[in-house]
Amino acid sequence: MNIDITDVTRRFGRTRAVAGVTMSAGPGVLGLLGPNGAGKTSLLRMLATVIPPTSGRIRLLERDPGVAAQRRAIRRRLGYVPQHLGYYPSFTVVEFVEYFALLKEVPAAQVPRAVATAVERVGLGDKARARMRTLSGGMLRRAGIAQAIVNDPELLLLDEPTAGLDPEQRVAFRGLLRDLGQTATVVVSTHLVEDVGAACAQVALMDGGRIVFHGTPQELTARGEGRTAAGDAPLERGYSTVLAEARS
Ligand SMILES: Nc1ncnc2c1ncn2[C@@H]1O[C@H](COP(=O)(O)OP(=O)(O)OP(=O)(O)O)[C@@H](O)[C@H]1O
Repeated sequence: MNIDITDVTRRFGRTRAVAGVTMSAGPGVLGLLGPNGAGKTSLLRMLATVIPPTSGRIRLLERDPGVAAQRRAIRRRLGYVPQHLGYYPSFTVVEFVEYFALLKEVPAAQVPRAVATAVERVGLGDKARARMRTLSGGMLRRAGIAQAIVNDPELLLLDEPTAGLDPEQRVAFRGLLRDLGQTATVVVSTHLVEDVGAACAQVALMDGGRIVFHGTPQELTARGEGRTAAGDAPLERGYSTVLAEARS
């Protein structure tokens, strides 16, 4: 299993952002849904080895991220798109993606090709030489996705990657997700149920730091059938039903 976590918690002072999560995931796309503050970002940051858990056991790509040498091996094979992307405004798109390729220790001889492929895959080929400060919000999102996939990651974590993308780009991006999910474990947090329906084989729903549902999108939809739960789409009604039951 590429992700194997047991009873993981993460506290920030008195807040328990993640409250005892156990889950495992192999290759494929897993959608992570949940209301604001549910703990999605905190969980993704632990899976990205950005923050350690307060307690519990995390194994990623059959390694222990708590051990420095193993953490480094995980990071070489990991891609992460954080919610807020930091970048040097004067870097070009190519320089930005190249910088991450070097951080991830992609062999120097492979870097130019890996960068060009990643930039093309997110549809930024015609902006490759543009400076980051001149990109639109949606283009910046795509540059963020390019840096995450430049090392052909086996574990790819994306925090609301479709926020700010126009409909055409969202459709293209879901295709890319399905593609990547053929070989990699992809976890994508999103507020858009269309992303889940179109791109994810599995969906986990978080609330109050816990996973209150884990199954297929069809199973989540089925939970809302015949219910009066709020939602315009069948999947949204499943989502609302599960949340209402978890809170009752
Ligand atoms: N660095 C931090 N310091 C203090 N509290 C934090 C920190 N990060 C997250 N929290 C708290 O932990 C809880 C979970 O936050 P998190 O960002 O993980 O949720 P989320 O599901 O990603 O939300 P959203 O959908 O709004 O992005 C919230 O109560 C939040 O205020």
